[in-house]
Amino acid sequence: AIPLQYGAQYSGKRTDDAMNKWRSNRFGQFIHWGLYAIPGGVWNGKTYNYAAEFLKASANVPSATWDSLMYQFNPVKFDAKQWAKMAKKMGVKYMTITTKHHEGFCLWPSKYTDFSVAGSPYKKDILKQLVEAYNAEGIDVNFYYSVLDWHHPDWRNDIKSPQDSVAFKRYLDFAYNQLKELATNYPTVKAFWFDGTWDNSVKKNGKWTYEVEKMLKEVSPGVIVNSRLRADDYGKRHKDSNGQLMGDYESGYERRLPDPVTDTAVTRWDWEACMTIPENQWGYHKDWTVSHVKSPLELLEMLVHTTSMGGNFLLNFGPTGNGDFRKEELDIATVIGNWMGKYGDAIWNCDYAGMKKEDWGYYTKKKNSNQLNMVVFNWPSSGLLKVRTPRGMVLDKASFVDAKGNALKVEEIADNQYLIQVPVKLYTSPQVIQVDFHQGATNGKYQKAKT
Ligand SMILES: COc1ccc([C@H]2[C@H](O)[C@H](O)[C@H](C)N2C)cc1
Repeated sequence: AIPLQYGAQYSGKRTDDAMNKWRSNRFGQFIHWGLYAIPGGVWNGKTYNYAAEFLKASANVPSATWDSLMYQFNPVKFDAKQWAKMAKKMGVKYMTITTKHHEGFCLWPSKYTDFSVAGSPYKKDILKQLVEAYNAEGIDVNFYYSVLDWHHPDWRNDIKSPQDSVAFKRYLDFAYNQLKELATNYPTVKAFWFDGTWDNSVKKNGKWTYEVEKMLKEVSPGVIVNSRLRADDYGKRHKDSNGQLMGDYESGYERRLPDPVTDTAVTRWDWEACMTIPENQWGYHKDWTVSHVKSPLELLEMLVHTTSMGGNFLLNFGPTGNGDFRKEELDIATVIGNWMGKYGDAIWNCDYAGMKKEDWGYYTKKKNSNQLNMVVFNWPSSGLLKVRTPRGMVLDKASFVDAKGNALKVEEIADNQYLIQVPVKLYTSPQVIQVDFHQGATNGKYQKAKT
């Protein structure tokens, strides 16, 4: 192994209470909210199709012009309690909010900059209201923080001169102080989601990323940090020069999921996928006709897919400049919430079942139980659900989770191969079948193949 000072600090999954809770949450709400929500992807009457939170760059808006959006920030419809109630109904157990995105505007009255809610007509601390409202609903709150900062004069994309070094050192001190301020002033925050760390300037400061993680865990014991923060001694990110994951979970899955057949390695570490409802919009965009908008069931399948591979699914919402949500997002929250209200037990505190992927859908397994969930998206016209079990796993009985009394026929047709008989019907949402199993030798009921 290559000796590293700023590489991975440990290997394997954390098993402390804080991480176990993070893992059991499974389903989270991402919220991207900032000045970019005011123009919503439109500048001087022109619609820019690229991600709305990048409009400053897409429309080449001068910094002074963009930053003056602060004087328009006054979300009169913002109601943290209402947001939290919607999230509760949707079935999320955590929410991750952009404290500061690349534009540099802070949703809290930071004492290290004037470019925050304190300088806007709105004035109040948005983070404080959100943390209190979501925590009151029993939902954990995590903070997204962009190291990349287009507003701060000392930000540098790279270090090409001694002057760059001096300036960027000032910037890193500023960011360190803001992060300490966030961890200190909002002590119930459970995790930090770092972004904007791909530039050479950050990659050349692996030590700073190590010190930020250390500081956060001193200020807020048990706090969780994603892999996007860290760069090692050689500027390697996410995994260090020895291939070891840095931070507490892998957060490289942005708008994509690991393949259930070829990428099962991810089940060995903690990870989270973040997902947009349109093709690529994190901040509010006025015109969602410019790309495919995922349906509730498409997103629900991604949530189940993620849980089935031992990951967390962070679904993004982009509130408007006024502080309310668009209809598509409200509808998605309702439909997914209805399903979670009935079948959330197949998601929360569930994990990878260690079984081969089948065509009909996904397995999840309740932690510390002999309870296997089959979440069926593709209902078989044969009425038969194929199940291949690992050696030593024997299926005992199966039933629809909402009809425990009616046992389904479970037929063992070969070594570790079963067929579960189900009615042939067209369902309009995924069905959950619960299977009880035990560890032991196959009971050999099937007819031995004639050799
Ligand atoms: C250059 O490609 C990028 C850069 C940053 C992003 C940001 C998005 O604005 C959003 O915050 C997402 C989580 N993040 C990776 C997305 C694509």
